[in-house]
Amino acid sequence: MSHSKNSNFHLLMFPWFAFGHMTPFLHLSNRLAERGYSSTFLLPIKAIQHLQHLNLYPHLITFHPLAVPHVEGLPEGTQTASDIPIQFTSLLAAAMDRTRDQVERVIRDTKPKLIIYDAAHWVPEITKAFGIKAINYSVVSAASIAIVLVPARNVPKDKPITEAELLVPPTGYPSSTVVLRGHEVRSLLFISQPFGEGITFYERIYKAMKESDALAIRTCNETEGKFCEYIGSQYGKPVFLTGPMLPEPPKTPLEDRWVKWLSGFQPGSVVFCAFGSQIVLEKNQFQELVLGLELTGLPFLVALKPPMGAATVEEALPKGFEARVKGRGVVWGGWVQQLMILEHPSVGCFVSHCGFGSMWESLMSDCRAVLIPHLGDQILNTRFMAEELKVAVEVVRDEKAWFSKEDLSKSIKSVMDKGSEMGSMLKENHRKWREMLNKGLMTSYVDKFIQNMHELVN
Ligand SMILES: O=c1ccn([C@@H]2O[C@H](COP(=O)(O)OP(=O)(O)O[C@H]3OC[C@@H](O)[C@H](O)[C@H]3O)[C@@H](O)[C@H]2O)c(=O)[nH]1
Repeated sequence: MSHSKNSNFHLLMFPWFAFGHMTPFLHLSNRLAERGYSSTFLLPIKAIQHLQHLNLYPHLITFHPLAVPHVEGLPEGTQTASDIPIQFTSLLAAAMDRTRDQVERVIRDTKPKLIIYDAAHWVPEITKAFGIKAINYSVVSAASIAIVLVPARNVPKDKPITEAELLVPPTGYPSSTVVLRGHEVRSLLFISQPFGEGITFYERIYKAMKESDALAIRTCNETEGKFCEYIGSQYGKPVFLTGPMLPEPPKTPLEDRWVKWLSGFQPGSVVFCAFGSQIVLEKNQFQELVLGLELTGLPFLVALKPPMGAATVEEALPKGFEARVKGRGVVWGGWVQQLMILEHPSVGCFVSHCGFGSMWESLMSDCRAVLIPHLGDQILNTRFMAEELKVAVEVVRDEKAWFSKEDLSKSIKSVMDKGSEMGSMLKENHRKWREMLNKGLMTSYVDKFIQNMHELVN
């Protein structure tokens, strides 16, 4: 499709003020710009400088700065979720709500054909008045929406939801395995807590979805079709899928130090472990993790933040550990290029927390997957990978959420040992999924999404 053909179709993008939301919205803008669609992208002023380099079509994607108003109690200068500890997020939502006048002005000035938004539940009130369509775009897995954010969930209006209530999936929920068990539901209690002034998280997202003209989800039919169907039927809305909206692979090559280190090992023999951008382990669990890797006898590279109370990873390592694993194990306290490491021929196993990004990177890679999830959506992603797709193993945790070095080592060995039945089964399933979820399929999702947008506005 040529640029000129789509130049009348202007979009407005308005993601929640957190990088985990702004970034996939921007990937979507990029994919649409690739086909000639222009967009105005609403962002807190400070976020613009961080995202500029990800705007691949600056002549078509215009960043529009929003001044984030100060809300009492919110630390001075807060603009995005990464500026604040999690307990302040409700105040940031209140601040987002107070940008409504600015958003309305942009709509009046730019006259978009449609708006793609997520957490600002009041967007449809504006779009209805202007006769513009609004698509609510969820950037987390469909399963994590389907289990908590549907009308059948019946969140009590006048009191907080309980763990017992959360343990029961909503009526009609389409899976008996992609569920939270026991203490795991605690990470969902937040849904009935305030998220903005006078509104809970559940009420906000429910309204944002219910009042939209269509729902969009960052997933594929092949993997999460039944969850998407369920969400659509719960809300009585069309559901458009964008595919996982992964970033373009970076053009910078893997750092030399890792190229050198990794090339000292046999193909497929190294275990790589990383837990995303947020997780900080308790010190004793951090030690158990590295000891578990030591126990496997395999070469390993761990990239984790220093655990709680430690300034560096080195000071938190168990006694004698460094000397014992010298030459075959590295624990690194900084950022590494995960995608490139997963692609390195020496790397054969990925131990991850199964955050949304890591889940897809793991699925698309050739590495065996061992999963240790920490929070709600990571746990659901893990169950999905281990029990629905059957491409990964989940490390056992006890009732106190503790995993032992023995169990970790056992899980890694069960997928890495040559001749392991479990390993061969997962490998074969993984191969099938990797082949199916290819680049062509991802492109077809963008094409279909564009068709859906056109049908919606016509
Ligand atoms: O050292 C690192 C660590 C991570 N990464 C990259 O950082 C990204 C991490 O994203 P993930 O979605 O996996 O994990 P995060 O924990 O950062 O995400 C957060 O948002 C997505 C949710 O599913 C998670 O629950 C939440 O924690 C991946 O693309 C990964 O390749 C690195 O490149 N290097």
